[in-house]
Amino acid sequence: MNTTLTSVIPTAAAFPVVERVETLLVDLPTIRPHKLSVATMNGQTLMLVKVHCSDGIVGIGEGTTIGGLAYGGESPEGMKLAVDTYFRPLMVGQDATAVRALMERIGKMVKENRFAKCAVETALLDAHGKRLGLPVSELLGGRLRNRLTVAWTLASGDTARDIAEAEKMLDLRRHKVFKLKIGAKPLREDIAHVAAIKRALGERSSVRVDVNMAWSETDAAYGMAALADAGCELVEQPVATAAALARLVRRFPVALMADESLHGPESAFELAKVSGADVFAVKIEQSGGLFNAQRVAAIADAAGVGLYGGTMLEGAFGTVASAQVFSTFTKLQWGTELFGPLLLTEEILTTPLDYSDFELTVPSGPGLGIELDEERVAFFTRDGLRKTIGVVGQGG
Ligand SMILES: O=C(O)C[C@H]1C=CC(=O)O1
Ligand SMILES: [Mn+2]
Repeated sequence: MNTTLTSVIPTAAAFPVVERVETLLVDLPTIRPHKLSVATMNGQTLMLVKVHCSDGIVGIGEGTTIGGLAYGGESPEGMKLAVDTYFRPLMVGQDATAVRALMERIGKMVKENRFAKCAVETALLDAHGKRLGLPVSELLGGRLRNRLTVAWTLASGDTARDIAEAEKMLDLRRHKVFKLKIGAKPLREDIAHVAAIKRALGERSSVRVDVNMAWSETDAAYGMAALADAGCELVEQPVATAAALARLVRRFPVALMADESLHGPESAFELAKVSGADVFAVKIEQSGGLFNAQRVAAIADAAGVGLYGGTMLEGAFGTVASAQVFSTFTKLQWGTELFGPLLLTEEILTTPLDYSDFELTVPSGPGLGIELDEERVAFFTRDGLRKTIGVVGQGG
């Protein structure tokens, strides 16, 4: 037994300590296939982390990715393994109120694993906010807004279906900004798809595209000019490298946004140095946590780069953690795309999030300000109740 560790867990400790770290994989179906150039998703897997503290408080965080390992180096299963095997021993017995210090401790021993770090940091901040009776945004310096505009992604793979979906979202007053996933089909077909959707929606909507790095630089030069003509107002990560982004930016009358090129503050700084984008899509997982997402935003601001609140198609916990951070950004010129929970068929909160009038309300209760519906989650937990009663799993 590790005496150093046990010696800091006396019952009368001056501060609450982390007692237990629990992880679970929750497999949820999507409302329709979600088609990106890198993968088609029929479901999403949430890796939930619960941090149990000695004062009885439990904080919850979430890690997700897109299409298993198709989008990046971390999968939900890999995150669970990393937290169970490598994070947990570094956390148990440590002061649960010193979130930054504990994340520094983890950072010394865990080099990469930005998504897993984000999940754990979220759980620690949720717990600490609950302890202090403050929303996570207040632990991050305080919010500047309570509501965030939310874009919707049209990614059914079918133009008519996408238009019908957009019309429905407009009628419901849920979204009026649409991001179209392109890059899987031939270039001209993709341009025709975007132009048809913009024609149908007209000035009622803002139409943007995400190519998820699928184009060559030559494709992108043609594509960005054609997209600008079609009335598209933003092109997200058409090519893979920062150098290629820098060669494309401001050559066409359409804004260029970086997503996959951003892996936290250092990459944000490098990209800002070469003026590689007009806008940064800030994601808490890609950034390596909530504090790092704020650093990315600060770099963008200082460099005159616009800000957009991105998503890794997180469920409610990752989405609200993102919302808490984005609410603190000085500027958020391009809004957010925090629609992840709406892409899933199942509600996992006791009280659903408020999506109304094209915006999401940032919860204002202590911590993340949301509560997990434990019964629902037990049903969808991998190898849990659903498997016991023989329902087929969906996976990411
Ligand atoms: O931005 C991405 O690449 C990932 C994600 C965000 C919205 C969506 O539909 O996919
Ligand atoms: Mn993207």
